Amino acid sequence: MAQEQELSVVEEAEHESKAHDDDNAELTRLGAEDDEKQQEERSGFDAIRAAFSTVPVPAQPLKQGWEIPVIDLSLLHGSNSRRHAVDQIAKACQEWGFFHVINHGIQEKVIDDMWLAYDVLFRVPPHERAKFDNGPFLPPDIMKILSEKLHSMPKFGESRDTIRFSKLNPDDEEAIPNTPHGFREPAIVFYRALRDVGFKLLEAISESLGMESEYIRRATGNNPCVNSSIHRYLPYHDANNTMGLNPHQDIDTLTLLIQSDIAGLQVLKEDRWVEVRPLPGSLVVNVGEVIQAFTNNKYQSVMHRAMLNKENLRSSISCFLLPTPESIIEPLPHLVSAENPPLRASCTWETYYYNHYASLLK
Ligand SMILES: O=C(O)CCC(=O)C(=O)O
Ligand SMILES: [Fe+2]
Repeated sequence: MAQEQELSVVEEAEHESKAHDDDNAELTRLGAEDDEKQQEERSGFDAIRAAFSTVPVPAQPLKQGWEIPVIDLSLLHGSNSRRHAVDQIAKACQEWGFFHVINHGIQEKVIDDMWLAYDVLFRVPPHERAKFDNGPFLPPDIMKILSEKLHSMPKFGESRDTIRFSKLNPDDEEAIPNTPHGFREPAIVFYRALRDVGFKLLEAISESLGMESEYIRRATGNNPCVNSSIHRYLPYHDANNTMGLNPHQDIDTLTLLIQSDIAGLQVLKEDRWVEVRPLPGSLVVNVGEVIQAFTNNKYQSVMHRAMLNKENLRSSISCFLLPTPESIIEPLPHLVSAENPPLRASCTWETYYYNHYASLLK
């Protein structure tokens, strides 16, 4: 059934791409321009990622036998078990900044359909894909400075193919592209489901901080929009020494990630890299800088990276929950004191976001 569905979607995409043959010359030219622009935007983003790697990164071998915690999300639904789950989440946020979530309630089919839709999307001609990909996360002036600086920066290997969405609102159905045909439906269902799990986690995290469960959602403007990165890491002969995604911390509120069954994601713990083993059916969740700022560093936005695999393509879909631009990013009053002063000045998310990237370009 899944295969049939894939075939019909692929046929649709092929049919659509054949329909373009008539205007071939013009489209090829436009496609090449789109492609070039996209490449420039992508390598721009990669340059930013590379700037992260100027943070000293330990070169020690992988730490064996350590695993990020696994949280059973169904425990949040029981009145007796909720407190226990909230405590587990608090411990995971404090000690790892990363955890698996199981029994999250998202049906397997919702995730399978999204993978299929992205399989198709990665195969459509560049001009179609350019329409879909609504660009980098960067503020426009940062993008401009970056493309100027890029010329003097080293070139990075093409080890990864990434599609990005920014400010995707799964409730604004018409705004979600439907090219290739059939993309919109699974995307709406998938991103709503992921966002809702994210919201449940934000509620639990708020409670773990002694606040009412709505606290973080309200403080981030109840933002319905998410950003998303869909990565395909290509197999590479020298995989052990090549990164698909440089070490970085996520700047958002909370990240939810689905990875294929090939390992590659690693997180930093006590100066050692620890592999996040694929756990079938799990979501990988990590604390973003916004929660780190709200908690005055009690909860950590932890450095992570993605390695390549020698034989296999690895894929991941990240969904980033974000504050609205006017949300104030500052520590909770009860988490600061004379002994524990605020670690950063309070500002809006818009300013935080801008300064974050601007500082990397200095
Ligand atoms: O591909 C992965 O496992 C990690 C992706 C990631 O960290 C990101 O997109 O920010
Ligand atoms: Fe990340």
